[in-house]
Amino acid sequence: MRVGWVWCARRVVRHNVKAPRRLLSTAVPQPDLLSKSTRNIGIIAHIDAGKTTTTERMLYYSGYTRRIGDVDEGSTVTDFLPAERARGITIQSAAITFHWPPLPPNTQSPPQPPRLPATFDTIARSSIPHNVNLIDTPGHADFTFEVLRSLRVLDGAVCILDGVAGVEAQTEKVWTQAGHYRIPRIIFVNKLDRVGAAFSRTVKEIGARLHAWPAVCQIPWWQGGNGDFVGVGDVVNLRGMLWQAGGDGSQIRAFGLEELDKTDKKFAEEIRKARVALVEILSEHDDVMVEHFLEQDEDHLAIPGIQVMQSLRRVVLQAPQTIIPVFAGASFRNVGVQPLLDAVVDLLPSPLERPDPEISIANQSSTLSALLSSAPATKSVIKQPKKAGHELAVSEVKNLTACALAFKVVNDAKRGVLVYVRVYSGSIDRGSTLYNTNLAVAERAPRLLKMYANDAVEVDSIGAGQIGVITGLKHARTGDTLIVYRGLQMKGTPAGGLNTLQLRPINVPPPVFFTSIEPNSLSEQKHVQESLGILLREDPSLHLSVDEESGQTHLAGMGDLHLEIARDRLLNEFKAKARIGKIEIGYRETISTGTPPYTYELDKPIAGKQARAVITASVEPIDDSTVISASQEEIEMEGGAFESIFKLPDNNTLHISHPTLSRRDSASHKNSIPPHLSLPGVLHSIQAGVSAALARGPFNGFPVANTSISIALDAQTNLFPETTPTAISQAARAAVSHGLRSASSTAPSVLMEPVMMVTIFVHESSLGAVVQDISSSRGGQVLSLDGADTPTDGDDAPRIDPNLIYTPPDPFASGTGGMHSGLADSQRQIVARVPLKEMVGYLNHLRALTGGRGTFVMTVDGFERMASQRQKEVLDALREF
Ligand SMILES: Nc1nc2c(ncn2[C@@H]2O[C@H](COP(=O)(O)OP(=O)(O)OP(=O)(O)O)[C@@H](O)[C@H]2O)c(=O)[nH]1
Repeated sequence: MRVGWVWCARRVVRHNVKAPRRLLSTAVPQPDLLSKSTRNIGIIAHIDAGKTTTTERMLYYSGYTRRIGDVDEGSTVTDFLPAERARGITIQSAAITFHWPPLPPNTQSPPQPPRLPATFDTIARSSIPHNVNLIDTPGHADFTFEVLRSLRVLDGAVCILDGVAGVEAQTEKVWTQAGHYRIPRIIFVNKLDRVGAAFSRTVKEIGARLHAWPAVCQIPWWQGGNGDFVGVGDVVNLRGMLWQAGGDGSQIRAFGLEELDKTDKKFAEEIRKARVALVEILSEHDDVMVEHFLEQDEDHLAIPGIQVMQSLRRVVLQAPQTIIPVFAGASFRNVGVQPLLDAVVDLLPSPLERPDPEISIANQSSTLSALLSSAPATKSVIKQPKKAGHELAVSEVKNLTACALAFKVVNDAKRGVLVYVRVYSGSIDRGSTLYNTNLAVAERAPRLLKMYANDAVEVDSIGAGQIGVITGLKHARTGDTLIVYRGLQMKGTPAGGLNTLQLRPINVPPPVFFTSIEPNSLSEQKHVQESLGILLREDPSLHLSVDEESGQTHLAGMGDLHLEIARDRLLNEFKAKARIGKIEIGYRETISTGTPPYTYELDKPIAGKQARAVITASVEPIDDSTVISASQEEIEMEGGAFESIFKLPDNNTLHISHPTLSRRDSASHKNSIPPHLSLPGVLHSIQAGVSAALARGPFNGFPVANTSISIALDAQTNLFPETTPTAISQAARAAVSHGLRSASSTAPSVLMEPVMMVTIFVHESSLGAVVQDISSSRGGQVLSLDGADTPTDGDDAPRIDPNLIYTPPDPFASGTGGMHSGLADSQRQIVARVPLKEMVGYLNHLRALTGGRGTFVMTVDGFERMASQRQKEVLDALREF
């Protein structure tokens, strides 16, 4: 008997539905209804696990595309940058909206939010069309920052594993990061069609390396038990699902267990075994499942599928998440994607089910709801002596009508700069004035769009819980918080501390590679600068500095591939005509002695006008442990004097004492500061000048690190009617550069090199060779040598014995899923600190040492002073170019 699969039939016809524009709503949505039926999800994984391939199938089955894009042919929808298509990898995460299950073909445009039942006790969520906002994230380690940025706006994630490679290093890293954001996750084991695919081994690795209990919801269906991969066993609904071979994946046949008993008894038995294991693991973490189990006289198979699905949903939403539902498939062969989409809707949370977003406001941390309900449960994040009050004027909160995070900026050839936002409260309407709390500027939102990869539809508003795009913004950058404040004028500032409101701020890691960029001619300079400006708005992990002496612009980034892509885009996409240097390691230099205060007096024409400013500065080395938590803070010193402290990159700090001027009381500045200047403006100019001086140290021209700069600002004697912001900056730069030079000539400066925290995964048999290579040839320091089952991401991660995890047999692996089969037991993890210089090109070397099996991930652990012999070697090598 052929068992029909109701939704399958709908999906089969879905790809005939016309263009996605019809799917879009321009009606004002009912926020709660829309939020309930929305899923903001991301796809995370190791490079090449099949994220883009899976996404393409999702778009196809949801009716968004008429043909399936192919990564290898460069015809995918989501990897739409030329650099991405050329390399077959995802660089920028693309945000796309689609509906799942698809809207019926005759849906009138615009569709209304669906009528949702009061409970889902009798029907599955996936039987009602949902609005899925999908964020595709990059897998390469150089783009980790991009992943982090995406994670902040996700409500749930699908983690794709390569069924041959198993759990890979980058998966583990992104998994842990997603865990820090408490993002509920499900797993899709992909590529099960490939020779060497091992579902069982991969499931055991999930337990051992991702420190969560895998709940096997599907088992692979190998034809005849050990032939081709043809479908899956659905453990929740107790059926086999067979995909038509060679088709587009829309033809699926479902077989009940009784029918399977006749045709493939072993497979039917394995589905039963898997169901027992699933109910057992759920019962351990969900009391309601225990009740169902008892109601059904302890018959694991008698529990209805819908109750199993609901139990899975409850455990997925538990924080921390200790149970991970696991699904199976081969996207490239079009097998398994539709049930995965059902799982996204059935198991992952809506925006309304997520924890309240974290915010910081006036240097205090809180949550958005706490702020909106005017009862901020704040806790101080800064431990300073007597802090000038930034008390939040709660009464102003009622004027806050929307709060959103710009999580991605993209320069689109046709539509200009697109700013992707996630709205957290209220709604952004077309024409709203947005206040950017990171840049302290207001700008209007002229157009709002919903994105369908490289297709877009205009909408009137973007409501809470939704993801959308604003075009026409001139300033907003990736990571900026945008608020709508009732009554705000374009030149105004929101009152009551709201101008400091920031959603989930993240730290940008220090760049460790750099390259020089020089326009081919003077006439090219403007275009090169503008193009770099866009790159920086898109990607805050790129840094730009100008070397005043050589006139060269330096572009710094997180890795060599990161800079290589930036370079390609500059030359090919923006058509910038510039010479781009070699990609080099970004060393730092630091002073080893302090200097007394030095006064620089600037008195010369600037841009044809006489300008004057006086700055007194001293410099002093600081050690790594001196960390200031605030990026900018004003402190009231003993005796009522004021000091502003700025935390600058590379562990530098700037202290500006301005004894008589408080930033809170600008009215009293009238008599001390020339009327065309303001204290915030003067402080900003000093900071800009100091940063320019620190960008190029006196020793070898590298940026200066671990240095404290002190400046005494006496408004009466330092500022004049002819003082301009540029004059202040130039004077500050000259005073600090002098200080650095004199410190460096008194006691020699020292070079600092980036040191990486490297985690290497190898088979036990290669452990010795890899450890020997790291500690002897590369000068690394091995910190730990653990078995793979030792949790690395905190004490609350459970230690899981792979022997207790249920897995179906792997037909091609020895031991076929037995307790000690596969890689999980013999994987070893090496954690070491290694200078970045020694890690350049390491992957190839590791592959050679491990027969191609070893993988590694690394993050910057800090900059370390170099011993004199090593410093000499590095400097000699640098001079050779
Ligand atoms: N045999 C087989 N190959 C697959 C499958 N899924 C993906 N691939 C191939 O694996 C390679 C990588 O796939 P992608 O979809 O680009 O992987 P990705 O995870 O998006 O990679 P990045 O964007 O670089 O992070 C491509 O050559 C795909 O054709 C599968 O199910 N079976």
